[in-house]
Amino acid sequence: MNQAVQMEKVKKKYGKKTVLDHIQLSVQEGAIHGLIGPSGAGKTTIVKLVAGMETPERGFVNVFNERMPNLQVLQKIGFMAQSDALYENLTGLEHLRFFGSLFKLKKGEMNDRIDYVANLVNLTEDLSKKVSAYSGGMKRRLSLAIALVHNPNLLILDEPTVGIDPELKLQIWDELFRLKEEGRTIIITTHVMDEAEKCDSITMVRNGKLIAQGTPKELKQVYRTENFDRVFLLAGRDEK
Ligand SMILES: Nc1ncnc2c1ncn2[C@@H]1O[C@H](COP(=O)(O)OP(=O)(O)OP(=O)(O)O)[C@@H](O)[C@H]1O
Repeated sequence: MNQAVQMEKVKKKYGKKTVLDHIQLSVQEGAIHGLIGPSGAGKTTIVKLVAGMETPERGFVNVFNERMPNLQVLQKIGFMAQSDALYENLTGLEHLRFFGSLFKLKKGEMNDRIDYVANLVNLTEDLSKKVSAYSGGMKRRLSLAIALVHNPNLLILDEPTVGIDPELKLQIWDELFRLKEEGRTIIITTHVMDEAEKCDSITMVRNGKLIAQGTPKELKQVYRTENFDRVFLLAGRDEK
């Protein structure tokens, strides 16, 4: 199987502060990869580097074998940021059309995709409302729909299920599994260990450094525990 994402010895600084050091990451096409770590660990910085929104001081990031940042590859990526970058005065539908046109979707395809993603995130009935009238959870759902509108090969989700109710959370995970079956690649950041366990492979980060990598099963074996919270605690202890 081909590699969708490769990070080699990546170092990232903001000003004088090193926020990532020696980060290695390899994600196979068609895999769901989880990035786990406490607040400030560097998860968002890693996904921004993958999406080409930041560049490393050292090392490199390849997506679909192209060095990032790369405009062509960007067309194949769907990115859902942690804070919703939405326009309060536009409706949900206007957002989806705007982003669909940025990705150069043709009219027929655009309408089909908008129907599909709106239904997926339960926003069909609310598409004609302005975002200023949306709740926090609705904004999150619209952000997810936007990330999916152009049917990306690589989907990057930064804490997508925060503020989402349990039923929709399960629906979102069903969709992630379906996308995986189609051969699409997903990178997801989370604090929640039950989500981590649903991933094919995991990278644990702390203070900008890798503390563990592997499948959920491998990590539980290495740290001799069935409890994923404990895996994380024990991996963090090794780092000190
Ligand atoms: N634009 C920026 N300028 C300066 N420092 C930044 C910037 N973005 C992030 N940082 C710092 O980089 C470190 C890693 O932040 P990052 O957002 O990647 O962590 P995170 O693991 O995603 O955290 P959280 O789970 O809270 O979102 C933090 O110390 C943060 O303060």
